[in-house]
Amino acid sequence: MQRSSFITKIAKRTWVRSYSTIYALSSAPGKAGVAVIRVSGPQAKKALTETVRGTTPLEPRQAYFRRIRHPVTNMLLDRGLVFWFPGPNSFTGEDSVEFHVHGGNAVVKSVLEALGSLDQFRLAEQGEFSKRAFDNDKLDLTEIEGLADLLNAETEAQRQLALRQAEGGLRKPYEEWRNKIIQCMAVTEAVIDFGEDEHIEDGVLDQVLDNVIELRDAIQYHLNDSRVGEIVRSGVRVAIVGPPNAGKSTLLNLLAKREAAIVSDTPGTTRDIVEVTLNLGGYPVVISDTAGLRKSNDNIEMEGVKRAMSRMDLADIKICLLPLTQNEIDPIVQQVLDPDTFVILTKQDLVTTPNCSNNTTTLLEKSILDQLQKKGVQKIWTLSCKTGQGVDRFLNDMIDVLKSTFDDALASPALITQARHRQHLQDCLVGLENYLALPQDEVVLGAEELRYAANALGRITGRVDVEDVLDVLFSQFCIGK
Ligand SMILES: Nc1nc2c(ncn2[C@@H]2O[C@H](COP(=O)(O)OP(=O)(O)OP(=O)(O)O)[C@@H](O)[C@H]2O)c(=O)[nH]1
Ligand SMILES: [Mg+2]
Repeated sequence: MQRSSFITKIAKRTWVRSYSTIYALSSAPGKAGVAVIRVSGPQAKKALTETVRGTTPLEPRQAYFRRIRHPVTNMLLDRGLVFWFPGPNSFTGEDSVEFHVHGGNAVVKSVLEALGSLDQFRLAEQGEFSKRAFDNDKLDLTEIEGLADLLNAETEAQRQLALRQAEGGLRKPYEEWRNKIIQCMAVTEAVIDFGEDEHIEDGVLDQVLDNVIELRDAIQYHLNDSRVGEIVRSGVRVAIVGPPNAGKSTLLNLLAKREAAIVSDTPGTTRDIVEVTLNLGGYPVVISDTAGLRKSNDNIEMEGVKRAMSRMDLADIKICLLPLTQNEIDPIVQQVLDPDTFVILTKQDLVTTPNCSNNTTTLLEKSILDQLQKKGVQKIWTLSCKTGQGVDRFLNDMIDVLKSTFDDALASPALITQARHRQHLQDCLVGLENYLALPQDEVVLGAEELRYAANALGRITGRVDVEDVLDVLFSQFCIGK
């Protein structure tokens, strides 16, 4: 550890010890069956002894049903469960207490007020319990990020991903890699200090070289993950594109089950991006409806087309909607078709009439299919948003696509979930590659490159100074977590 950061850590620890005792409602605010109030800090035990008086000492981590009284007035506030978690075996690593009381607003308010009357007790700030857990080395930065993601998880895939990270899925490999780099650094430093000495075994630098190659390969493999973790964390981005009046906004509304976008039979209705988040088979999907693609003299409409194009470039999946009522695909729409495009042939109800020969359908469809084939498009569905025909089949196929794309990758214990991780891993690789590019006798420069690589990994887990990340991270938490 660098000296300055070591001193910062010592200062931080001293500050940690002189913390005041914090308390907060940890369950969601509002009426509920049960409310959980948490207390953490050096005086936490007082929260018990002053409010739950005259009882035998409470065993750690056991639930006790007790009367809870105001420490000053002795007024009965509620009856509920109390828990005592002596540090360091608590979430924050400090002495902690929990009250599980009736979840009425007045009950919660009275208990919080009672705690506030105790000397050196104060209401917790946003994310302060988690920050204390981090300061006391109970959790590293990736675990805290996992915890924040777990609180925000909306779908099954997000829950699984976040839980694995909160349980150390990323911390373990990153710490292991960092320790290996530090070991290599130690050997290199020893060669710098005692290079001429007979105590240094021959071939130690060869061993370092082998280790660095192994580490570089492992990190490269880890980075080569098609961004599965990041995509699942923030949602699979799907863009719906196509000619004006194709029914793009109608499809979006159908999937969202609400009138998210304006629908009209005037071509060029949608100008801006309309975004809707869905849960498809446990996967979070962010679907964007876009302006119809066509050439126009209207500047506002052309701006819409520009936005549609750039949204399409950012998308993980591009869906092009083509109405079966037109047998020519406009050249501007043709441009966006490629073998990865999902194509929906829509308005099927307008070209198929019951008890009628469907030759017309076949001819229209055939003409479009020929044009799609030329573009190498393979995934094609036919449906009607008006009758709903074909919509379920399309949705089930989409879920299958998501499962086959992400399920295997998601089973991996360690997946990068944030751009921050990727950036630091790439920095680490630069250090390792630079080390490998040096002549073996350049030990001083080599040690410097290894230090750079180790620090890059340390920044992911928070083992080196990351104050800038901390403020952003803890502000995502609610008060009481
Ligand atoms: N019959 C029939 N009409 C449809 C279908 N889907 C959409 N429509 C109608 O087609 C018209 C255009 O629909 P929109 O959803 O606004 O089309 P859009 O692609 O968003 O159009 P722009 O925003 O102008 O690019 C509306 O009158 C819809 O009711 C369908 O499957 N069958
Ligand atoms: Mg529209």
